[in-house]
Amino acid sequence: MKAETTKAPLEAPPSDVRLSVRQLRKVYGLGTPKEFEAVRSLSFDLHTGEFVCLVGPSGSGKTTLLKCIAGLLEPTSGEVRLDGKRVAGPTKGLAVVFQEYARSLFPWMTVAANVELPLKTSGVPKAERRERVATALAAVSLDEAAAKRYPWQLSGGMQQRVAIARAVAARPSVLLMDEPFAAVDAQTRGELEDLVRTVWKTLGMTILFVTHDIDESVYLGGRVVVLSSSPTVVQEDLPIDLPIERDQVETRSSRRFAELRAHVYEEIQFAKNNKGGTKDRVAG
Ligand SMILES: Nc1ncnc2c1ncn2[C@@H]1O[C@H](COP(=O)(O)OP(=O)(O)OP(=O)(O)O)[C@@H](O)[C@H]1O
Repeated sequence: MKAETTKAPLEAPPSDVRLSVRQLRKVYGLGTPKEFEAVRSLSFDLHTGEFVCLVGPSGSGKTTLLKCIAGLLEPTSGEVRLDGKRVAGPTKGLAVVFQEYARSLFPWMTVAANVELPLKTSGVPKAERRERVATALAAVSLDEAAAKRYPWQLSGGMQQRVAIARAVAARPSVLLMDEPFAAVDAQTRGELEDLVRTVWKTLGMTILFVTHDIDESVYLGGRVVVLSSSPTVVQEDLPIDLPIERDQVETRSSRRFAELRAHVYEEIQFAKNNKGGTKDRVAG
């Protein structure tokens, strides 16, 4: 399918913007009887060092948007810029962690070899590869013994740590995560949420995290971008003013967390009940 050409030049993003999504539109089956406008017009920015969560009702186009950002799917119009450069296909500057960790790791390779592989294929010298693999594994709390094991010898939660280590070892400008913890049990999920916040802080990453879980979106990020139902627009961009140090019990039982959670919940309900609509209300 051929993408529509953007008629007017889009405004250049400010310099501390790492990722810029501008008027992104995605129509599946354009010009066919099955034409479906999944994403109408999405614009938002991710600044250097931000941790932003994206939530929306089921079918609101979260995966479509993430694939367009990652260069895995061509937008119908609009554009994505990474460090000022237009994304026109898969790029080293963007690493993606998907939900299906089991399918994303090679079972015949050790954990260390899985993490090292993308570095090898992109020509990183051996000594630097070793150092980057060790740093990435340490960042996700996997020790030397775990590094020598095979993915199938590990629990689901540990496999997802390997996938995260592989993504961060590539030192991407932005780490994209598509519902990465949806397939693990609740306790492991909490541990992985804290782990990803630690990785974000210690390695100074910029993260865009897609989730359908309202609590997770509020707990993890510094901002929550709420999507409308399809055809999708940004319904609300909500700053999360919780303390930087978060704790699964303390933070989640705080009054502010409950307020923010209730607010995002109402937004999602509004999105479900107003398909394709935008609104005038602002974040409280
Ligand atoms: N290849 C495709 N062809 C046609 N329509 C599609 C295609 N992929 C997705 N869609 C439609 O686009 C809309 C957005 O889908 P998408 O999977 O991006 O949403 P989502 O928010 O990630 O959903 P969920 O929360 O259920 O995972 C849905 O209505 C879906 O049916």
